Amino acid sequence: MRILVEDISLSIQGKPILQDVSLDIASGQSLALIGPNGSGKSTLLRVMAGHICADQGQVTIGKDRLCDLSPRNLAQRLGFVSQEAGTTDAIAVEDAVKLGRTPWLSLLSPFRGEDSRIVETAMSEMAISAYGKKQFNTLSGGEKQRVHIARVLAQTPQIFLLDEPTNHLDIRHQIAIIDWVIRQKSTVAMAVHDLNHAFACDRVAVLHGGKLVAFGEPSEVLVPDVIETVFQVAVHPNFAAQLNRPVLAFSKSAAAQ
Ligand SMILES: Nc1ncnc2c1ncn2[C@@H]1O[C@H](COP(=O)(O)OP(=O)(O)OP(=O)(O)O)[C@@H](O)[C@H]1O
Repeated sequence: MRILVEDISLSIQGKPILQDVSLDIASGQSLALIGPNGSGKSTLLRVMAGHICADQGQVTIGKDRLCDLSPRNLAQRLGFVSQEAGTTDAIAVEDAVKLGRTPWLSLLSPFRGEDSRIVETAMSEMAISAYGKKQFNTLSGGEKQRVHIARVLAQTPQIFLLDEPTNHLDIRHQIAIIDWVIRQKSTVAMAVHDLNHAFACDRVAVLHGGKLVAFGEPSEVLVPDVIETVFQVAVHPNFAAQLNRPVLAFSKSAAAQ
């Protein structure tokens, strides 16, 4: 499902946070959203998820404007893993993942075998099947992160919005998430800090001071000129034959020394 972001602007307490941001993510494409701390990545994802309203502009999901969709309808189409996702409630892991099915359930359509199968698949995909009976609040940060992603997988949306999904994860699980993004047939937009992970996506968008300063294929955007200007570091690309793409290393910018 396509997600179209048109001319989004948002100020908070008089401070511009997003300024005229437009993005077009085709159905089935993946987008990496990168930018320095405070550049507006989480805010943009929250606007795209309908969690906060922009002052100007609109977001269209498929053929419908976000603001025309009911919360239930929106949750059937779009799943969001936010950075602050969390609960201190005593809840078993499998029950937390089952919550992902909520938008599809009703009195006439209770939790069925098919829902159980979807929940099991989501837990298996995030390698948390062994923790099903454990209490969520006893898990490590990385395990909790995988439960949040499994809950959104169980939601079976056509659009996934993920705010730093590799946060807290060890390198094996980071690679597993990136591999999952590559295999997705759904549309994915994810904020990432590891610029090497951004190479896995079809498109990369760069936010700087709330403005979109670059948008295109990874090979066009993840280049020293762009990254050095935006992040104020020196970039050293090395071609990794095994990955068939550059791997970026970084050092302090000469200008900052
Ligand atoms: N509720 C709020 N009230 C005031 N300022 C806010 C609020 N939410 C976000 N901001 C400000 O908006 C700017 C963008 O924040 P945002 O969290 O979107 O950035 P980010 O690119 O996701 O940052 P990070 O990489 O550190 O996660 C920051 O300056 C932040 O302080």
